[in-house]
Amino acid sequence: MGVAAKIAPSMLSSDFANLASEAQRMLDCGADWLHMDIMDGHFVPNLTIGAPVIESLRKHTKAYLDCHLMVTNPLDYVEPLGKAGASGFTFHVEVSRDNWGELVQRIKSKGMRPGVSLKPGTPIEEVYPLLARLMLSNRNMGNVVMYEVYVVHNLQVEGENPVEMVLVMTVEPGFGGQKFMPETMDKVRALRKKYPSLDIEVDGGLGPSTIDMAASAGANCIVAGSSVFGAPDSAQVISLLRKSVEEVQKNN
Ligand SMILES: O=C(CO)[C@H](O)[C@H](O)COP(=O)(O)O
Ligand SMILES: [Fe+2]
Repeated sequence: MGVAAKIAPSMLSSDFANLASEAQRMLDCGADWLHMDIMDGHFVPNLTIGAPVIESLRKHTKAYLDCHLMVTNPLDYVEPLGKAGASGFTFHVEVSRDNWGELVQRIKSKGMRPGVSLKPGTPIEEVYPLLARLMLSNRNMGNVVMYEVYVVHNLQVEGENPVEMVLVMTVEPGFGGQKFMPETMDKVRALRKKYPSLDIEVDGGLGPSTIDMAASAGANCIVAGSSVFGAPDSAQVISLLRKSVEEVQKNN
């Protein structure tokens, strides 16, 4: 039994002028999450939406809003996105090497689910520290108390600052409609081997012709923009993506 499949249409490919009805259409087509691409025109050469749009959309839907922050200063977005009603807050490791601990704590304190993303050229090892849980134990040895800190990987224990999802970018972030990069699958495979129950999301160029590569590597959260919105039957594509993930899991 694997980790539940989540199909998340990327609203970047929707008609932004009709965002609420486009979101409802995707949910009616079987989407689990709505993927919201937030870009600042600095971390990536494109500018999209921010907290005001999330706030407007939240008034029309109770759906899980899976926010992907392609921004240079994710910390600045935590408070506004929390207030706006974002569900997941996935920041990029490339801009959070020095403050991910604080970032994760703030995301959680605003009731959002933290995730970390990495660009195609960033090694997977960079996210491992964000998946380790710190355990503190004390041992009383007569009149001396010894404190030991353990770094525990992939155990369901109380700990500090774990992220709950890793988003492996399968294109260079910035634009929809790009070509899937198969070489990124090595990272998904390595992650799945180490963390059997982690949510692993893939984003960029996913569709009927690439889903099997991602699913067999171990991805369970699938973002798809152009392949879903560009299809004559979006529900059929969403169902096909889900079946590919479930099929691989059944055979494992
Ligand atoms: O994060 C993204 C781009 O940076 C988008 O989520 C992604 O590109 C989805 O679009 P498509 O499925 O068309 O590639
Ligand atoms: Fe995205």
